[in-house]
Amino acid sequence: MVVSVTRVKIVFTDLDGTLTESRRTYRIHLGAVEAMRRLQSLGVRVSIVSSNALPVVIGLHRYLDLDGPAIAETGALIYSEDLGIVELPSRSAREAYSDALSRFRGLVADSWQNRFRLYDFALRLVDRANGDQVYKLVKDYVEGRYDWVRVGYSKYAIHLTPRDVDKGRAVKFVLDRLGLDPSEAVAVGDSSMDANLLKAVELGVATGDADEELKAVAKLIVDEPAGRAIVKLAELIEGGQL
Ligand SMILES: O=C(O)COP(=O)(O)O
Ligand SMILES: [Mg+2]
Repeated sequence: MVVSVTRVKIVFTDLDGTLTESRRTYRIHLGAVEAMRRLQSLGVRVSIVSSNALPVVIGLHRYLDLDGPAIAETGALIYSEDLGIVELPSRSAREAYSDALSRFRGLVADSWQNRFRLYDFALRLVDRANGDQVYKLVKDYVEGRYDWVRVGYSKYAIHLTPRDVDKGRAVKFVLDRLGLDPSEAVAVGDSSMDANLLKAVELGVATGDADEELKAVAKLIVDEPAGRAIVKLAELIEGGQL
């Protein structure tokens, strides 16, 4: 599908399942790292937009030398040298996380990152094979009791997120602060939690092995899985083929 993207000025990329070698690993795809470096050498900024905790995302920005703002906790927190740490939510999902962790212990487990989170909290699956069923159980329980909390599933973890934030709202905040238009931005993701991320820009891209719900809102589906999709996307941008 040809999309009228003016010159691309920033790429917003999800992390787990998008920059990794596959959707079942945390291993970063080294080709994706090279691709981001090439994009930055062309003047295209790169931002990671992840449900991971802020220290994780800032750490990756530092050591991969990424020059866009770091967006963490499913859009709740933003960091750059110029912005400092921006906190977007009006309320934390902490209470709902503590309740769900104790109620579903055995089906879910705590994440070490939760010690370093403020608003969005993660529950790890004890058995990923029943991930969808456990996600539905947690979602029905939490959303039935905490109307300010939304439950999502990245296929890496179940996330309890304040309803007044998502990755798309954080991207719009960053575009506004950088003085960029959505038509100058590309966003890439792999899970249903990235739908608002893709909708926040003119060219929303899904990886080839992304969730069907995400492919349904993508303007472009790159026919490569996970990190290889970033490599392919960078080639399209470098070749002016978007
Ligand atoms: O932290 C997760 O569960 C997934 O992280 P992601 O948003 O980078 O895919
Ligand atoms: Mg992901």
